[in-house]
Amino acid sequence: MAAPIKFGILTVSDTCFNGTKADTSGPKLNEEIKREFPNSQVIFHIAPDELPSIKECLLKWCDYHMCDVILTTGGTGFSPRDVTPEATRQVIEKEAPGLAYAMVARSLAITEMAMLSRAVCGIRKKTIIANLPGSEKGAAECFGFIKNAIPHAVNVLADRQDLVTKEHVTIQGISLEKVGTISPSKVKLDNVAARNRISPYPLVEVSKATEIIRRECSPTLEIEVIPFEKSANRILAEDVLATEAVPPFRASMKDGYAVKSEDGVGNRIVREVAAAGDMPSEEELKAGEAIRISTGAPVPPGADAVVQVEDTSIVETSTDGTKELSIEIKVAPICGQDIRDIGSDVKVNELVLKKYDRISPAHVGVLAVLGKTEVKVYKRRAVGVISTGNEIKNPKDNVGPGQIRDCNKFTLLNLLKKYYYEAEDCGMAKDDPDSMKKALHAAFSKNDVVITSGGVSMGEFDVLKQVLEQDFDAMIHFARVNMKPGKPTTFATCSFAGKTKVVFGLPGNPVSCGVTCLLFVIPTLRHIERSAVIDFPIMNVIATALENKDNRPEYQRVRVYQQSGVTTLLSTGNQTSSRLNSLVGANGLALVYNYVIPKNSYNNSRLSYQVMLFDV
Ligand SMILES: Nc1nc2c(c(=O)[nH]1)N[C@H]1C(S)=C(S)[C@@H](COP(=O)(O)OP(=O)(O)OC[C@H]3O[C@@H](n4cnc5c(N)ncnc54)[C@H](O)[C@@H]3O)O[C@H]1N2
Ligand code: MOO
Ligand SMILES: [Mg+2]
Repeated sequence: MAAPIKFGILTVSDTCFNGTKADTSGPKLNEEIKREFPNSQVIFHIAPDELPSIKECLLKWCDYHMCDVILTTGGTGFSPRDVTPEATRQVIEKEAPGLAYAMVARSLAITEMAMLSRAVCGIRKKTIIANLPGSEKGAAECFGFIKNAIPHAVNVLADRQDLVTKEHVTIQGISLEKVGTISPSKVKLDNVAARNRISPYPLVEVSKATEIIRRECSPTLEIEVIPFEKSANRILAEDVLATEAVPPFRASMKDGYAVKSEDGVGNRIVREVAAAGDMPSEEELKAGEAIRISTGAPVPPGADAVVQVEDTSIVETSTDGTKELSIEIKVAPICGQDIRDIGSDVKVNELVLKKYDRISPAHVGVLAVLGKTEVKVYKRRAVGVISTGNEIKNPKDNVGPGQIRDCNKFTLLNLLKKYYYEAEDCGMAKDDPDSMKKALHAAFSKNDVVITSGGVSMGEFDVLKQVLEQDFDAMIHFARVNMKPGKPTTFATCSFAGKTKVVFGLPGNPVSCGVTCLLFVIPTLRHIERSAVIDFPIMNVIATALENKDNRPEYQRVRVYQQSGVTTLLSTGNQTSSRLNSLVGANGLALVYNYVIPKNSYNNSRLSYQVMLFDV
């Protein structure tokens, strides 16, 4: 889920509004936006060429929907009803003439008629509004002329200092290292007055954080051979080809009689019995004969159909009445009926299991069918989990005043288990550097990936980063992410006993810890293990607007469900980072951008949300 820009596309046209003409410019702009900014969110509206209607939509999108960019298309020309620039002017607080100029200047190179544009561009609060021409071609061209400036303009308006600095650095051609955006916190606990008051770590977007993690964590190269019956949930390190056909002989699909179809209906002499497990008969079936056969038994040579017992009747029995001598076939058999041909389930040399597949229970069954008793899988990294904090107690111990029970470790261990990773409980660390160092040392001795919770924010006792840098010479790749919950999420690597160790310093708040485990840790373990599927599925769900009063994109816990055949979602309630119950019953994380439900107004807006689906 990349750093997204929220766009509004407002088509202004009487004919599109009253339905006499299809709107093609709005969809075209949407197409262009999705190509240039694949993670963007787009909302749409069609307004008539009426100033109040245009103005109402612009105000709503700026003030309530908090769009980053609104593109209008239409109503910018000389015709008497063209009033989009007038409506825009009544909404904006500052003009942005450079954008309008860029569009006119570059359009003039295409058509002289560009001089007739009266487009207005400007800013209201944190929203950029740009009037584009009404024609599909003109709108797309003009969007193309301004698109490169949009991300920087949005970052400046949103006050994303780190991204703005980065862009300035790029524009000025200075390397980021020289600017020194990351400076480790070297403050000692005995000198609290000298601590950082502003975090020295830049705030990175979730997409950037993911990119950094993927860059730092290489997929494993190590393979091991394990017994097939223990292989469930591991990642296959080989393609598995069938060495034999399934079924290996022509097998009956019914309990009944093997016959020659050309004999049609009528009486048959019952020759012998073919039961499942019997050696295939070598004797050819003759015309007028039938062989009693059971499901799964080899069909004798010469038979080309099986007739189920229900479609037959007894004609003649042995004198004691116990044996069938002849029967009547009552329904004409069709050639091939109820026979599984050799290799009809699996052919020899067929690719049955693919490298990088996660071995499912059915896969294990297929391995058994094929007699593949050992299988190559990718080795897993050992994972350890540590809880930190002076106030944190083991749930089985007495909890004194000011203390709370550890829940993060149990959520983490079980969340990992749910997604097939067994992790080691590496105990607890106190909020002091020595205790943290000891716990990390013990965890690194046995594990490659260490997950901690707590102690990563701005508190004087939040010592994880300091200990990682000073005692383990770790590289902190990021320590603040533009997300809610999970802002202080920290990711570091270090070398320990000649091996690279990966550290996820998750925030202490229980929801922040669970959500960041889902968003960052589990996909990373899958990436390291070379799983073909790394990310959780994401789907778009339209639902009643969710409120997010924070500027950070929020991963709200929701329940996605079907209602009258339509997929929608329901919030799990209070979304505060400490309320672990917001994760209980959730099966999705809906990405919600800053949106405040208007006061004294009925929340009837419906918006489309990107929802990451999971199962806890
Ligand atoms: N000055 C600032 N303060 C805070 C900021 C900030 O940017 N500036 N960020 C806030 C955010 S956002 C979060 S999230 C938390 C993260 O804090 P830490 O990772 O440092 O975690 P702690 O301070 O140790 O604990 C936070 C909270 O969670 C409880 N906790 C911790 N571990 C567990 C556990 N294993 N089981 C249950 N509960 C746990 C702890 O008692 C605290 O209540 O920082 C904000 N502060
Ligand atoms: O980001 Mo914190 O994780 O809001 O609670
Ligand atoms: Mg803290």
